[in-house]
Amino acid sequence: MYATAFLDIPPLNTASGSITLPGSKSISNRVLLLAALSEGSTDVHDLLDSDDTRVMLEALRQLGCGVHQNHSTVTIEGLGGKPKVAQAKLFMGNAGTAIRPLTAALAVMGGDYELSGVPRMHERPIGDLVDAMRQLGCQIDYLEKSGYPPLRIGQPTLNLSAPIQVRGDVSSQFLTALLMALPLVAMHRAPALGNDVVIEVVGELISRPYIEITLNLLAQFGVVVQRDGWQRFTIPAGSQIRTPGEIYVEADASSASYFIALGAIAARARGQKGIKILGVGAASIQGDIRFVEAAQMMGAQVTSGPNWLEISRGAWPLKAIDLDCNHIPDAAMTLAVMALYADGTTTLRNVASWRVKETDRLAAMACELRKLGATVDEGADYIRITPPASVGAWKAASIHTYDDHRVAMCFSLAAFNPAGLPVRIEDPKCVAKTFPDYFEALFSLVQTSPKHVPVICIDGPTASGKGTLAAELAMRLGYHFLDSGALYRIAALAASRAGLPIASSGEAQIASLLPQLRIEFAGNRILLNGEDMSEAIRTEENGMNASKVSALAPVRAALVALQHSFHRLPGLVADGRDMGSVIFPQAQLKVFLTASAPQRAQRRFKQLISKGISTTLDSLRADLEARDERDRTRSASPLKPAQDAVLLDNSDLSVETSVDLVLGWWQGKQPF
Ligand SMILES: Nc1ncnc2c1ncn2[C@@H]1O[C@H](COP(=O)(O)OP(=O)(O)OP(=O)(O)O)[C@@H](O)[C@H]1O
Ligand SMILES: Nc1ccn([C@@H]2O[C@H](COP(=O)(O)O)[C@@H](O)[C@H]2O)c(=O)n1
Repeated sequence: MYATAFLDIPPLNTASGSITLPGSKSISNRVLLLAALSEGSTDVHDLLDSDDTRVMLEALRQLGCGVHQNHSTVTIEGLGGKPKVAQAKLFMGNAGTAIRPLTAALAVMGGDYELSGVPRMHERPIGDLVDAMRQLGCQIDYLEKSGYPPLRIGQPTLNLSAPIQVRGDVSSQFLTALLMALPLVAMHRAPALGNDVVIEVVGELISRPYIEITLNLLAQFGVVVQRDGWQRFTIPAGSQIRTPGEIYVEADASSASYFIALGAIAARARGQKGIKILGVGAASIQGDIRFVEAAQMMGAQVTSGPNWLEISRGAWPLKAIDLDCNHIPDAAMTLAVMALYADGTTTLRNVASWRVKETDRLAAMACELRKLGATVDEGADYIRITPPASVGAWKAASIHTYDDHRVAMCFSLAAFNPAGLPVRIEDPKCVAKTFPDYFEALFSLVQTSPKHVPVICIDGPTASGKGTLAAELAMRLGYHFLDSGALYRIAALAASRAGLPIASSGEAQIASLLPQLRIEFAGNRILLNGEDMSEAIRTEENGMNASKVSALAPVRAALVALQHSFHRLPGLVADGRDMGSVIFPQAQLKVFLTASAPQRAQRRFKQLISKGISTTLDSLRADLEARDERDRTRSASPLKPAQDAVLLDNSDLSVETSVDLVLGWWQGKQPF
């Protein structure tokens, strides 16, 4: 996951490949609650691991439910309709799929519970559900504002004399919550005429496909609800939630929407097929699978099997559409970004529910689409998008994401803009709500011209702080990090272990040894043929040997391709001696980092002493000056600033100041 302040996505061109998506959030949280309410244990396979499922799991644990994790399978020991813990304070984050059904279930079972969430959760309405539960005799109080969490739940005096009425026009989750909780009432009622539990929907029911998911899963847990149209739902008396023993969670159809759109928008890489999505397909029980139809209306070519989809670009530009999106409220946000690539104005209707989601999504989408150059008309329950009038009308935008995972994910697709502009996604970690590795998945499928993948080079003499600065920049920007010195150090170590002369007489042998080595970077560790060499390469003796092998032209040539392989999306920070001058001459920012020799010797001294390596300041200074001299005077890629490098003497600067300075230079080159 990218836990950076922002993520800059370079302009993208093509896409191809296959992807297995994480589990559906809607199915995961419903299955968890049903498994918890039933008796016995349920193995839940392919459960989504995200913020929203974690809050549900934590709440279930607090209520005394057994939760055992084994890779992608979670085993839930059910409570059999009665929590083991009668009093608890449950934090539900911003997970609507957790707080609503759990409120209903706890209110029926009774106890002393408080449910709260993040500030945005306290702005998301729950009054219609509370009103419905109160008809049944449940005791639920608002702890702050009437109609909104946080809530306190007490002991109910259940009284089911009439059908329970619930509004269906604000959120279908209220009806889902009742459908999952009321079997706990039905189970205590003898099957007889008039004993069934009946729910009546007041007003038009929105987002019906989510109710279909609920009914489908209830049936898998032994509760067959009778449905009369979309207004009346009957849970037969005597119904009981029974574990199916094991259950598989489908991949998330809403998450699939970004990759369906990707296939529709991106040109195919040469000789490649489009995008293949595994784990969800035509047989999906999720309503958002109907996003496929909307994407096809816009021009996508889609083929499918029961649990897979394959998408490629069809009509181009995409075709503008006018669509009632009530049945695909979440995935419809992706259509709003696809509309940027359409041949006219797209209207998405009946999306008033966007206003009460993670953020006011209507306002958010309108604001961010306008930043990109689109003309947007936003109404109470619709959004109308006209793409930028020409290539030149596109604007590079920093997309504010409102702590809303779907805003972050769908706007990543704006990086395919014809103007070749990058897109900045603020707070990219908000995708953790449903798809923590979304951007990694995206980058595994897309391609762009190498000239669009940014590179920052930090070159300079020994111990000037290149590695420290480069690693911190890479972390802050979410870029890959290349410590090229480590490659020469590995080369030196491998050569001396093989008994080869560290001199020009050994250059051919060392160069031919290198392709046989398996060099891997694992976080900040470096492995040689599977053996961790991170410490062994850092000795001063090996540093000196590295300096010697690095003067050999065939050795340098043998390491070029490996260094180039680090140049990948979303970007690279490379540190060394010739990053800017030879390896990445096209780099957008080159810094030549220096510090006085006494300062550098002092820093290295402290570094080695802190690692328990004994040495003297004088010998260190002599060594580093000898190394610098060799690096500067060799004929192969000598140490020198690239012509267009910025010089930075950090003798009197702290690491933080140097990092801020370079980040400032980098920001100065961005169009945002
Ligand atoms: N601006 C700075 N101020 C003070 N200390 C620094 C600064 N930059 C780096 N250091 C410290 O100096 C030491 C050497 O830094 P670092 O290893 O990053 O240098 P380097 O240039 O990458 O070295 P090498 O050339 O051997 O790869 C580290 O202990 C680091 O914490
Ligand atoms: N691009 C580079 C990087 C390093 N070297 C040589 O390797 C030695 C070790 O590098 P460190 O950065 O880890 O100290 C260094 O002294 C250089 O001789 C290089 O030539 N080119």
